[in-house]
Amino acid sequence: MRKFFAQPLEEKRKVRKDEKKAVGYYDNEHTKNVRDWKEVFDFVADKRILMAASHEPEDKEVPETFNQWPDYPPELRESCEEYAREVEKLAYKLMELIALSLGLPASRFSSFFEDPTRSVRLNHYPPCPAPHLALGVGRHKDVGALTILAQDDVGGLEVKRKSDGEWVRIKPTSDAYIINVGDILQVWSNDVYESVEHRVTVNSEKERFSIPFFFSPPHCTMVKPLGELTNEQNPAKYRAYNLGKFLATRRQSNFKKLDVENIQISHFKVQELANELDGALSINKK
Ligand SMILES: O=C(O)CCC(=O)C(=O)O
Ligand SMILES: [Fe+2]
Repeated sequence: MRKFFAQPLEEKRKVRKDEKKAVGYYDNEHTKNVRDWKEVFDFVADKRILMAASHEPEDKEVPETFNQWPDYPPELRESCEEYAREVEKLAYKLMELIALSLGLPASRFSSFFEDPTRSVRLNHYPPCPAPHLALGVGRHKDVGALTILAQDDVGGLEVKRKSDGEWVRIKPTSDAYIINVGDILQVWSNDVYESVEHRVTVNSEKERFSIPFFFSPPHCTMVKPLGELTNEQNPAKYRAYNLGKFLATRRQSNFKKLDVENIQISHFKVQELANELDGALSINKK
């Protein structure tokens, strides 16, 4: 990983990802329309990548793309593939434990993960001359079900504490992973689990590396609260949404700066809809 990122930009750009090629090298990502101080290399643990071509509901096209492996270092592909195979086992185990913690059978989530989306990102955050003016990754929540994150000993990841909105530093612990709950698990569990907001700060001296493994159901999944966790007293807090279309909408903002906030699961919250409707009705009444 270090060897790959240490190469000149022209070399890395030979495996560049763009609006057609879903994975590869990328050094111009935006989080919430602000450019991140990082470069990344993305790959998936599958032979092919299926992604909705666009966010348009009528567009049923799901083109295939493939991993792009660099020539150098030659061992990168093998190491990445082996890493993904091993971490995946942990992801399945964690989903079983989460199901049990919700009072459900351990296998409750297995049908969602028969053909999962497993994508891995190699993150490189170079030292930044003005660390107070930039973020390695702007504040965001992960969109998948679970993220299993490996980080080196430099530090920089911060999580937003809900009680007071303060950013709390996650100290690196050697040989330990950080597990992030993602948006999908928040919706499935009807808010029992909450997707955590996080960001990455940078520093002026040390570069930092991290490797998140993102675990999600396939793109065609309709994400909605599990029936067993909702009833009349505790109704579903979200409307169902199509994962592929959600991600395609989000992806638009990765490549360009948009004027609008990008799509969030809160847009599917039933309560928000009710509030919006209330607002609209009261405006009409005036
Ligand atoms: O580098 C990190 O610690 C976290 C990166 C991250 O949040 C992401 O890539 O989604
Ligand atoms: Fe993240």
